[in-house]
Amino acid sequence: MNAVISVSQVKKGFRGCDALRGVNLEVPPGVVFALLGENGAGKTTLIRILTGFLEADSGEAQILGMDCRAQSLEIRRRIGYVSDAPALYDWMTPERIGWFTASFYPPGFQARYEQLLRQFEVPAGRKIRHMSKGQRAKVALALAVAHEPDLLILDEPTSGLDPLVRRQFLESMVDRAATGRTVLLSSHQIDEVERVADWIAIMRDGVITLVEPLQELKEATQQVLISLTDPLVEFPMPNGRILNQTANGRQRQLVVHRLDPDSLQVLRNTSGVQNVEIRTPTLEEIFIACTRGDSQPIPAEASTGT
Ligand SMILES: Nc1ncnc2c1ncn2[C@@H]1O[C@H](COP(=O)(O)OP(=O)(O)OP(=O)(O)O)[C@@H](O)[C@H]1O
Repeated sequence: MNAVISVSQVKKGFRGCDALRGVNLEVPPGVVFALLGENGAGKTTLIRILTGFLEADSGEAQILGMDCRAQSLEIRRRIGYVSDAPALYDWMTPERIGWFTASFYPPGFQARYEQLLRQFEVPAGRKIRHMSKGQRAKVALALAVAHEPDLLILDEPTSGLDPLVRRQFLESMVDRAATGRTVLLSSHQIDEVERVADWIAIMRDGVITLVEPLQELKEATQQVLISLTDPLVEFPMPNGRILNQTANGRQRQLVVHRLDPDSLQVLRNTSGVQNVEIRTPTLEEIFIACTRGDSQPIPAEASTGT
């Protein structure tokens, strides 16, 4: 199946800052794909390159088979995008904005937009400047999806929204993925991502350090709790990708992706190793291990979602 988003070795620097240091990413169709990362990891920069608002210094980025640099206008017609701070003309009413925006899209836009406003219970005749943050976010979402895009890109869509509005947003995303459309969602909200995402990519310091279907990621990642007889005991590291390791006296804690069971047995039989326990980490613990630990960027050929 063709990837909806395909990014290869994308780099972007600003003065004194390497925001993206070689991003590789493939997003398959029909999924809710979450891009997670701490502040400054590079999520917005990547999204701005995908949507044609920024040019990469090097590398290739494609959406729906089109080049993000050369075909950005066509891409913007085909996708929906809600930024972390949607810009709406605040002297207009949602009704007026819908009428104005409809002129850029094929027939049918306005009817679908008005139907979405009713569904979101937005007061369509009130000026944007008199609306709450949640109401504005709903207008931005209705504008972004009324042309029925194949790909919807949302940058921190629920920050600052109340739980009810957040739930409406999230449910509408899952509904979209269920109809074969794709949603790329950037977020810090691990709990809500865990409820809606099919795929997870974790970004750190301008690179993707982990990308996998959420369910597989949870099944393939384990916490190894090791008790030693003495803090100075040396032991063989189990095989697998060590995402993070911490030490506290005689205790060691590892977060390991694709842990090899044979090497765990070797660890258990090592003299000075008193006890080895295995736990399943939460997504939040995996995220923290990836963003605070010493996990390295994944190789390009492994960062594929197709
Ligand atoms: N226009 C710019 N000029 C200079 N530096 C920038 C610019 N835009 C982004 N950066 C820097 O690039 C890095 C990545 O920023 P980016 O906004 O992509 O991160 P993010 O993951 O979206 O963060 P957040 O979750 O806080 O929104 C940061 O160090 C940021 O300061």
